[in-house]
Amino acid sequence: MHFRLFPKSKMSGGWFGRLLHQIGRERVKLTGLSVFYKAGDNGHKLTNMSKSMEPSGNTEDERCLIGVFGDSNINSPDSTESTVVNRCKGRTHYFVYVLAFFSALGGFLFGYDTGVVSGAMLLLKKEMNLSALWQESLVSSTVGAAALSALAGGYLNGLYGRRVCILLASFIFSVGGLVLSVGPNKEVLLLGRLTVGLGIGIASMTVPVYIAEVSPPHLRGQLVTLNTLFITGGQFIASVVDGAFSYLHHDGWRYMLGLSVLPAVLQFVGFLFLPESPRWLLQKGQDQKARQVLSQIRGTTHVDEEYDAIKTTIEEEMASTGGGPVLCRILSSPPARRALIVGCGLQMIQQLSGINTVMYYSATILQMAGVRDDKMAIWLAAGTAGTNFLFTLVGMWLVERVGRRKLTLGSIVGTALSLAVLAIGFLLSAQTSPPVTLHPVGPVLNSSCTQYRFCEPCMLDPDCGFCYGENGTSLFETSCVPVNQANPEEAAMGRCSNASQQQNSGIFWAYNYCPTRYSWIVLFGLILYLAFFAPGMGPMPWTINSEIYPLWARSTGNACSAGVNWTCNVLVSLTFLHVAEYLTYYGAFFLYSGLALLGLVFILCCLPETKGLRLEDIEGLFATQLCTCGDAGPSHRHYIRVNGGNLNSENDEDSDDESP
Ligand SMILES: O[C@H]1[C@H](O)[C@@H](O)[C@H](O)[C@@H](O)[C@H]1O
Repeated sequence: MHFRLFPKSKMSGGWFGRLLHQIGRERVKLTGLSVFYKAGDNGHKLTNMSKSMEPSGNTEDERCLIGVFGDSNINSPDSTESTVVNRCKGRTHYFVYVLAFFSALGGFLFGYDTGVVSGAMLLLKKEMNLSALWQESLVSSTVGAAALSALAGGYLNGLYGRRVCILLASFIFSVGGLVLSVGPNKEVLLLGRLTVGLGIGIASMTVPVYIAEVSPPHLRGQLVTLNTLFITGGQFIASVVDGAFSYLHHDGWRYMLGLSVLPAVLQFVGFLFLPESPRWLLQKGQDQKARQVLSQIRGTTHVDEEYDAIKTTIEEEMASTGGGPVLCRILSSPPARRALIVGCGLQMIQQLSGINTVMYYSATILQMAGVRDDKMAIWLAAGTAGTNFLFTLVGMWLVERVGRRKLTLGSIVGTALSLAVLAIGFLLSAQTSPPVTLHPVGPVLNSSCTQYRFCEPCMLDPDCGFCYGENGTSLFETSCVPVNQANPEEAAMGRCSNASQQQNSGIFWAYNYCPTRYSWIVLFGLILYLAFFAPGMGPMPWTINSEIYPLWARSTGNACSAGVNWTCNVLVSLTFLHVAEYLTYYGAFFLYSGLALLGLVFILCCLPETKGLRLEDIEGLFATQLCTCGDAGPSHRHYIRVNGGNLNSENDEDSDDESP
């Protein structure tokens, strides 16, 4: 809840106001950042204010009220509850939704381009005869390029602004999509995938920042989460497109990869007409333009208070932060450093809790559950992506209701538990792993595969697969044989060496799974995982990162945390199969579950609540040490902004107590 304690005229006039103002300034000098006033839970500091002004419940209007109190003048005649709420509603001008939609197309492209490649690869590898190395390069080049360009995006954002970066990203997406759709050979395709990766990196760090900077406080969480909704939506549409074009054996992949040009061009054209972030404009001294844009976005010319608050913060920041590279300044400023630790930590936890292996592995999990038809598996994988999308929608609904902290905490607890369920499913499957009953001999079979006595170690060896006959629920004539390196869907020789014949003969080839009666536990774990991960751990790291840095550190902070996200993404996806080889699948999922539990401790200790606060006010949440274990619960704190400086009652108990 925000209140301006005194109108500006009083602040500059009375001795008490001058004193407060001075204390605020001193604090700014001391901490390098604004300091906050924290009112008691019962609001006793606010006794001279109308009780009706204190939001007590959880309705839409009250949440809105909290956001707008931040810049309302309680002594002004128009500060009654209804006026403020109306103002709040009036401020949610439709234009901000237009901005959020066009920006979030960047998220859609991020999701589409990372999601579409698996389906495209099924066709590509046959048509271009791709080796395993080429397949891996085409998939991971994009994620690697995204990691690098996310880091570079911080510099570009600071220098050229959010709008130019979004235009650049959509231009790069369009070029990349075109190259991919006409690529005559694998080298050109690699170039296309790298290009698309550059676009993804820039978009992934810029879009959340832009949306956060143009949104009013009461809608910011929802609108930034819209970006992750578009990411998961992009992944879902990509899997549907994969399914639809998988029937087109010749050139189907060109449509899959090339279709991304459409949203990219739409975003590029849209952003030619959309404005720059008013906060960035103010930072660059383009005051007139900033005011004009702010009015345009809010749909009113009454933007003085918001404009003043942003400007004051920027002036304070300029006075209190020194020169030198921004990253060095972040590292030497304790509050900004703490924000960076929280931001990067969240992104790391998101990836280390295994979302992309679960998504990537979903097709195999479904095969384990008895789905053997390839086409069916593709459509069911689309179902997994759809579930991820639907539960992100739940997150968007919850974010302004329960707040970021509770949502993230609930999500990580559920994520850790469902990873444990997945692990238990794999453990039971491993313990009841079917034995190998046939041990064929021959020159090609002179490999390590023939030594395995059970399916489990056979399946974990990347060179081998399990060939078996099935009669109802019982297995017969089971063998462990080498895989056809050019096509893992069949064995190098013997009964399972012809993929098309297998289906009708009752003989099955399991390359990366073992037939098991416990597949339902794994399937249940997968759905549970998505239901818990998608509303919180999926979107919150992006949303929270867009809010926690002061303006001077926002581009660099987001670039670093997005870089951490992409680097951990590459790390987890590249190591998953090796981890599974050494620890087995259940070991790998127990490991991810353990990492998620560590993440829970980190979040519990370090993540403050940012719901409803203005961006300019959030930096104060990091003014004190991290790991205070939610000290007094951030949700109970009320911050009061005093003439651009923010006072914290914890250290200032008697300075401005307004109670009689
Ligand atoms: O927030 C997103 C989302 O959860 C996606 O499904 C996932 O693939 C990304 O890696 C993640 O950053």
